Amino acid sequence: MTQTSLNSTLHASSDDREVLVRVENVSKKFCRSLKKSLWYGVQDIAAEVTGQKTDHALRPDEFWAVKDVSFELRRGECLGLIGRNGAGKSTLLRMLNGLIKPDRGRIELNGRVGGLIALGAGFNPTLTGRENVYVNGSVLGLSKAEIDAKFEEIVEFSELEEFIDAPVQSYSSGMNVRLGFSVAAVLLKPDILLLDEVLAVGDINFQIKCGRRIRELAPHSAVIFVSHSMYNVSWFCSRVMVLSNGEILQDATNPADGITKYLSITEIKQETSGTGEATISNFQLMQDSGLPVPENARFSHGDKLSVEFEIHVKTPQSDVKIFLVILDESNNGVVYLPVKDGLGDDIVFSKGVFRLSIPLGTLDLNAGRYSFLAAIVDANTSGSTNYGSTILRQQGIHPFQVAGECYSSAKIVRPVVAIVK
Ligand SMILES: Nc1ncnc2c1ncn2[C@@H]1O[C@H](COP(=O)(O)OP(=O)(O)OP(=O)(O)O)[C@@H](O)[C@H]1O
Repeated sequence: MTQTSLNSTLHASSDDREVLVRVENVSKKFCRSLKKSLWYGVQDIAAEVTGQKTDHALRPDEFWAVKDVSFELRRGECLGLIGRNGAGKSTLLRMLNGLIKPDRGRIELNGRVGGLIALGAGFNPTLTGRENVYVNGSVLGLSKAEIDAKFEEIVEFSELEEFIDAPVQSYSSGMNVRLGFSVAAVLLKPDILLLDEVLAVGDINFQIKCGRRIRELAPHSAVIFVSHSMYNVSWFCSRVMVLSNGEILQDATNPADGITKYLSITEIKQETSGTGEATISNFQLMQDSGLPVPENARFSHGDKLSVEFEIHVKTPQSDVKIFLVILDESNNGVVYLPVKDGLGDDIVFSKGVFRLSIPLGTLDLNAGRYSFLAAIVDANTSGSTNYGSTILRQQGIHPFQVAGECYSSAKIVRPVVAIVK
């Protein structure tokens, strides 16, 4: 089943599915100063003990980490919670998991909750993996017989056979997540599954296994999945909520809309290094029409693009070559564009100012956020297998977006024609 068809299946009967998570006007504040936060904590406890009504207005150095968040999540929905660093995602998840209390609002959870949050599955570091599995299970109301029946499967899923009798404090963060995910997903079979950056840790095989298990659980549970990977979010989630400064910026039933919103609020930083003997300036990105478009403009998949910029070579003795790279949002190179003349030979620039116009054609870029990297290298030291010494390396130039439904980890989408025999 494709992601789109999975999503539409999940949406099809959205009205009659049971609400498993209800969050009403939930807010949580924190304090930037440790000293003041301790003092406020004492005041709050005193107010609670004496039955005084707490005034939730912000005191000096306090801020809302989560502010007035409301939503409902039904069985069968997988909500991707995305946002920039510090947006409040983990704080919201920690409140849902009962690790911290909201200052305002109400959270209602119907069913068994399994959570894997901030690498901590609530394990006791001095106990062994085996002991932690039993402690976790019994805290969640499972009998010894129920845990016994699932124990082998948990260990097998976590691939920790050799380490299951070692104390958890000797585990790496990846091993911790593996055991935590196995307990949450294999033992608990939760109605509500809370996952914070689980797939960011662990090797690729385990990530694939986790992903498969999340997709198996998703139709029967309500899953909240925090991630910075738009690929994973678009792959697992049937709905996407964008948080910004603790508030909901968008709650999108079409994940692609939520991801596009998130990308529009994330900044791509320019970074420049090199000797300064050559620079580039007046970089413009253009659509087929030849009209320059502003930074962060949104193109459709398949649009034809071109770029124009000036290269300024300052030092007389250095002949230089230039190449461009299109970077994705994680600054991985997606398309390598060495600058050649009409005959396919490198263009070598000597001292002077040159304006270049480069038609890029149709790049077939997948939905996502991109920017350019320009590199100017010494033509005399570069060969067929090395780039030569770097004179300028400028990345994060002219960010742009490509809109679409599919945020795959493959960055170039090129449909192919098959002959069916
Ligand atoms: N215990 C705490 N005390 C004080 N401030 C906190 C505490 N926990 C979180 N914060 C602050 O609350 C804000 C929200 O943090 P949170 O961890 O929820 O963000 P996030 O969206 O999960 O970020 P990231 O993507 O970096 O994990 C941040 O400014 C963070 O510094």
